[in-house]
Amino acid sequence: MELTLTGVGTRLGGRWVLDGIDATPPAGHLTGLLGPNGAGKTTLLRLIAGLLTPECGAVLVADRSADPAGAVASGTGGTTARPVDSLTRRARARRIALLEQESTSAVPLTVREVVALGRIPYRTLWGADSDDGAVDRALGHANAAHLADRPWSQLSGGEQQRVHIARALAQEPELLLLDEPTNHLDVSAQLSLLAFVRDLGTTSVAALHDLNLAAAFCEHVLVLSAGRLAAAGHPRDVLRPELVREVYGVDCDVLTHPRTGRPVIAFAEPLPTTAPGVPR
Ligand SMILES: Nc1ncnc2c1ncn2[C@@H]1O[C@H](COP(=O)(O)OP(=O)(O)OP(=O)(O)O)[C@@H](O)[C@H]1O
Repeated sequence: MELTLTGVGTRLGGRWVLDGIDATPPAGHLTGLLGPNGAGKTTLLRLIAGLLTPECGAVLVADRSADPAGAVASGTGGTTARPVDSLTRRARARRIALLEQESTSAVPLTVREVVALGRIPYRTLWGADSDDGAVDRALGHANAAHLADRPWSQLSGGEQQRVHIARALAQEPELLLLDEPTNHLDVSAQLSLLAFVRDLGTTSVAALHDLNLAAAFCEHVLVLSAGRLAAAGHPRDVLRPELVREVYGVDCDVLTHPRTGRPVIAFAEPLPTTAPGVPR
């Protein structure tokens, strides 16, 4: 799925929290959405998912489907683009998966039942899943197959996170949106999750706090600062010491990974005048 953001802005609680966001995350690749606490990452993911409607600008999605009805703009190569919030709820549920930051489920379900929630948009009128292998595949990809029959409420934070990831994968979306997906995961699970998403071939956008994970796995990064886009591009071009200093108020050196050639950010000290997390 192709995704284009043009001049996207919105207010929450009467305050502009995003403004003038223009971005084109590359189709079929993983884009990292970066920025300090409160920069607007979650809000932008919710706008992209169509859960919020922008007050200005538009979030456009495009594919090569044969039905251009309602399309408002032409994309490249015969694609048609339309505002994401013009898709029906069912179409959005089939095509876009959003893994929210602190997803919780108070209901007494097993892990398999939680993951099967991701299949609801594919159920027939009689409640049958059109692909009864999808839940098991998703559990396997999220390294959660061994948890399938456990009660959801008894899992550790990292295990619950894997199950939420499995639920998003079970949707088999064309656009995968992940809000801090590595939260609670151990280092091995963080690396395997991002490598898996990178290799999916699905257009994916993941809000990440770990700049080194973004540098290692993302094809493209968008850096938000106080609701505006501070930089966009390949991590090698964007994650420079000046940018990290300007956006995060932290001194660092950027090295080159001896095996992958990717940037590695070696942090030094926070700059003395910076209050952590406060957009400047
Ligand atoms: N419902 C709301 N009403 C008013 N303001 C809100 C609401 N939700 C978020 N905000 C504000 O919008 C701004 C952006 O919040 P958002 O959650 O998008 O940031 P974020 O980059 O995801 O932060 P974090 O890294 O801490 O998760 C913040 O200043 C936040 O306080």
